[in-house]
Amino acid sequence: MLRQSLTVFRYSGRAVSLVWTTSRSLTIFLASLTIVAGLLPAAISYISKLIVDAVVFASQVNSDSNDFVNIYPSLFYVGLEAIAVILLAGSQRGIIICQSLLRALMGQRVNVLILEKALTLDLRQFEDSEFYDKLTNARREASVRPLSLVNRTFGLVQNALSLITYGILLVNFSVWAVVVLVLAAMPVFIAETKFAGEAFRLFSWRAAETRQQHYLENLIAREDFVTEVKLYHLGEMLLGRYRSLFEQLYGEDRDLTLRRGLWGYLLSLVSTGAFYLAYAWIVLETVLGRISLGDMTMYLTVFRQGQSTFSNALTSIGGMYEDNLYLSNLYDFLEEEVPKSWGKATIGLNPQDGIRFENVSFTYPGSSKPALTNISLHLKPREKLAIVGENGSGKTTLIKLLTRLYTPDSGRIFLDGLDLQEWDVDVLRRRIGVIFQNFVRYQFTVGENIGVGDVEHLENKTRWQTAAEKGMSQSFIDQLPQSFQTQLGRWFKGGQELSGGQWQKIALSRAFMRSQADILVLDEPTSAIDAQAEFEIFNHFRAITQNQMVLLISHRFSTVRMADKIVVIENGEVIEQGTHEELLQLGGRYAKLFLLQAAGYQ
Ligand SMILES: Nc1ncnc2c1ncn2[C@@H]1O[C@H](COP(=O)(O)OP(=O)(O)OP(=O)(O)O)[C@@H](O)[C@H]1O
Repeated sequence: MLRQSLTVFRYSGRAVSLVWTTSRSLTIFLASLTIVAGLLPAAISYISKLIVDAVVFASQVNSDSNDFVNIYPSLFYVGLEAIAVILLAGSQRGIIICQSLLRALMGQRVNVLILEKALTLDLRQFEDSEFYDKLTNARREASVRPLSLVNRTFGLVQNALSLITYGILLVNFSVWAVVVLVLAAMPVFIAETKFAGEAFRLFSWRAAETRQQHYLENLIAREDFVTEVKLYHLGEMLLGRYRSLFEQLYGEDRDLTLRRGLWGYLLSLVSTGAFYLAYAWIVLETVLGRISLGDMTMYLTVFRQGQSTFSNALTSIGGMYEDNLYLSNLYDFLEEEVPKSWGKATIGLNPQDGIRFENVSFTYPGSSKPALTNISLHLKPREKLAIVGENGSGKTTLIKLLTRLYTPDSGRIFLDGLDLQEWDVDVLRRRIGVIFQNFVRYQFTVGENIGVGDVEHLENKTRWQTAAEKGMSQSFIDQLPQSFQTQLGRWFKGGQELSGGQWQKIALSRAFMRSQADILVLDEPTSAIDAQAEFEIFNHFRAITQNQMVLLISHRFSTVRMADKIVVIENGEVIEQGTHEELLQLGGRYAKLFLLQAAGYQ
């Protein structure tokens, strides 16, 4: 149990090195002040003993000889104590200042570490709820915990120095007094660490519930959800769930808090009892004249302050244990294995080969049913491919594999005759302009919303313009109050909200922003766009994508039919492949769906 309790120091070293690399000067300053603040209390107690002894001595001499010469030593010691007290207060204040400065620096440092790590993670990891809990926990607590651990480590050093110096003073009285006091403190120490461990386990277990709570808060308080929440009268139900989650969590919290408080109090009685026994012993020794009055005053202060220093140390240790556990969570996250992409190739073997899927199969992690089975298809440079299929047939998954967001379980995908895995992933992604169904509506300006399509040209106004023209967003952008400089979304001051179709045109322009990309992937790019605009986009489509391979997913056959090649996917398998005419002649699934949609327009 003691060994388990000693794990309390496991992460102290890492936390201190984190604070050291954050600011060396502040760390050195903090360490020096800690030593001063640790040593001074005992010195002050010792000086107070000297004062009392000097006073007693002086009063004895005075009463013997009616002479006042011996007043000076007492006054000198009083002055000395005043100086020590001033220094102590100064060092304590200095420690507080250092801690405040470090709090800001460390918070930022750890948050940046977490965010940098998040940038290296795979989509697969974000979709894993257990992993997501880890990330949430790390973000929620860990930015304050490292500093807290550092503060407590330094606090403990300070307390330990005080206790050791108190101990040295006390050893003169009796070694046994020191031994008894140390032993009496052990039960509280062990109980503290045990309950801190329990608190942490509670915290980790309930990461899922806490996330649910955050989600419910978002649903109720975020502008994107407010319309449905109001119109469907979801407010009461959501709030009800929020409350019941809290009650469940509160029940566990209350239980632990009560047990921790009660045991903490009962066990601290043991050490208080020991303290007061020793106290009585000292009083007795003084009365018997074995120690001086000054000694007694010193021991008295040593005892009083020793006890409070000791209880501070215990609180530090309990807290450190918690901090350690939280930090283990942070380091778990930071050390989460990120699959290294080993591909280095920047050019393919045969640029005329384009994109080729060979018997590609893929099942999402945690899913029992394959999303894609034995997919084979070939798209040559400048060709346009449309992918058609029911909801959930695997179209988007195919795109995710092509963009290397996921890796096939079997089979291979080639670009320019080279396996995708061998490509340098950055080079590969630079070649692809993509718009997903759930594209992001950045709360940035219009220009930036388009510019993010090619971050190297984020602020390039000429490019914005060209991309906007291709994506059919130019005309409504011109009508916005500040054109490309208009802030979009409602989150920030002066933000302008767009309609669904207008947002989609922005997203489409974003894909065209990547003018160097020779692969354009459009997942339902026109689902919200009006018929006129769609007609115009696709009239120009060939011209504006002349040098690009296009993979287009759409449920609109007016769009699909313009492709050079159409692939029909059902339940993750390619069931038909050919041109529009070929597939119509085939009279299979495509023909059926096409005629069904056409009939709807007649
Ligand atoms: N991240 C995911 N994790 C697990 N399963 C997924 C995930 N995304 C999709 N799926 C499953 O994989 C299958 C294929 O989904 P996919 O998104 O590729 O369909 P889709 O053809 O693009 O559908 P839609 O026309 O509705 O966009 C579906 O059965 C879906 O439930």
